[in-house]
Amino acid sequence: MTKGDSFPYEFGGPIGTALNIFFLPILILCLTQWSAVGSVDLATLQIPTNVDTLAKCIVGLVTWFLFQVLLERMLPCKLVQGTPLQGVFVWKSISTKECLEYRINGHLAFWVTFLVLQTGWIVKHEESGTWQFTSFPLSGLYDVTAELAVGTSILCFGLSLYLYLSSFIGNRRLAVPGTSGNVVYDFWMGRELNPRIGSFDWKEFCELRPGLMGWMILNLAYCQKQKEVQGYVSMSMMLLQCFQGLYVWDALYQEEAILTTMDITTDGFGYMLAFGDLAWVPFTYTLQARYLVLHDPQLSVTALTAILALHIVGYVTFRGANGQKDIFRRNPEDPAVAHLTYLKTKRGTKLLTSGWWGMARKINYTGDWIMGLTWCMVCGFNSIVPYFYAIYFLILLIHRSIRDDHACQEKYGSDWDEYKRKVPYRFIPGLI
Ligand SMILES: NC(=O)C1=CN([C@@H]2O[C@H](COP(=O)(O)OP(=O)(O)OC[C@H]3O[C@@H](n4cnc5c(N)ncnc54)[C@H](OP(=O)(O)O)[C@@H]3O)[C@@H](O)[C@H]2O)C=CC1
Ligand SMILES: CC(C)=CCC[C@@H](C)[C@H]1CC=C2C3=C(CC[C@@]21C)[C@@]1(C)CC[C@H](O)C(C)(C)[C@@H]1CC3
Repeated sequence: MTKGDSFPYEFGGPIGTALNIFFLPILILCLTQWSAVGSVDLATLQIPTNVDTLAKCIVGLVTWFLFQVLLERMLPCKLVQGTPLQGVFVWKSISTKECLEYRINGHLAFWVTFLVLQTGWIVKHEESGTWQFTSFPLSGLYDVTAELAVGTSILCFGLSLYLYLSSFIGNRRLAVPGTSGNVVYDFWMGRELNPRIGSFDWKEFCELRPGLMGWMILNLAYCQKQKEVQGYVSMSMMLLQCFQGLYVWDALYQEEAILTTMDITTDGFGYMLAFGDLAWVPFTYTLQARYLVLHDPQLSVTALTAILALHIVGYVTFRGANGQKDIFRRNPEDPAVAHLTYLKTKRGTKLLTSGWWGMARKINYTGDWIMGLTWCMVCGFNSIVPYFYAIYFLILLIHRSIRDDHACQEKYGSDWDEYKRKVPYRFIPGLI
């Protein structure tokens, strides 16, 4: 951007982002209630008013967050360099090719969390008077989901405020999209690129741990609840647990791959990502499991097999494409990618033009969306509510692909035009 150009606002600019900040928490509240009843009904919307329950939920949420921080700090880790940083400094508008170091132990944290959930806590058995391990009564989370969602939204607002204000202290590296000068817009986009306390990286931590694992825990809670209410766990619920469990596990197993995503390299850490990671993901990505607690679509084995097959297509595409880029960017001579063709850009980086990335420029998004669609399909076709994810995710991915296309056009100039000539399709080879 040159002096005199107006700021390239996204998300509807200051007004659009103000509306998002206000309405997204309300939308979460609506969705948690609609998914329980299985229909869209504004009239029955209830705002949690029990302050005592809300306070207990906030204490529980903070404990959960701190438990994940403890795991991140204490568990053995691999130290990995991120990509060369973009962004600008507060006091000098130059960007150096510095890289940050990340503590990679998310996969271990995942299994430790799972083990702790299974083992539970030690409680005194009332009749025998002995101390025994008792697993956590997760199903209770079903009844307080609305309070948890409100509590999380309050905490996210507080965290974003802290991140916004602290970005003015000292010589911080700012994310270009969050430096418009408009308070509301920058609060949403995030001013600082990689806010840290010592080696603790807020953005990388929040993107992968409390929210993603919180999603898994809410899913397990809803599964337990279904067993209590219906007396059995439905085939749809089992398949959904496997699909989404795999997605969460995959993200943590491939933790290093997150370092090359737009969120880490380009966007600041503000309300959009703090709320997105910590509130939006656990409370809206669990809508299908919440719906299934009281609704069993009783899909036939043929239908479930077809959904499973479609899910495999989605997963292979998503993992194949993301993995191929990750390996190639780390070591282009790796035997797994050495045969692939690429375009060498004037910037020095290489863009793959064959393999998964030769089929379509955002084939990884296509695979991800197909998976998301199968999560909705296991809920049958009686209600639109579980399909919220497929609709929202389609909008998010189209918008995200446009943002990334603009960013790459800026970064690569004529090389990007050449790349687009070589790989003309965006999502579906031969079609769009
Ligand atoms: N479940 C969810 O809610 C969400 C999931 N996702 C998923 O996250 C994953 C990562 O997404 P995201 O970070 O948006 O995008 P990408 O992983 O597609 O990363 C985009 C960047 O990759 C580089 N790149 C683009 N084309 C090529 C190429 N041909 N060869 C090599 N490098 C290339 C460019 O960066 P450069 O060249 O500068 O390195 C570009 O900016 C996706 O699978 C997406 O589906 C994303 C959002 C939400
Ligand atoms: C409505 C709103 C505030 C949206 C904000 C968007 C965020 C919810 C998403 C932006 C990018 C994300 C990614 C994942 C989760 C959703 C958010 C935070 C991700 C961690 C999911 C797991 C994947 O394997 C992933 C690691 C590739 C992915 C990265 C991007």
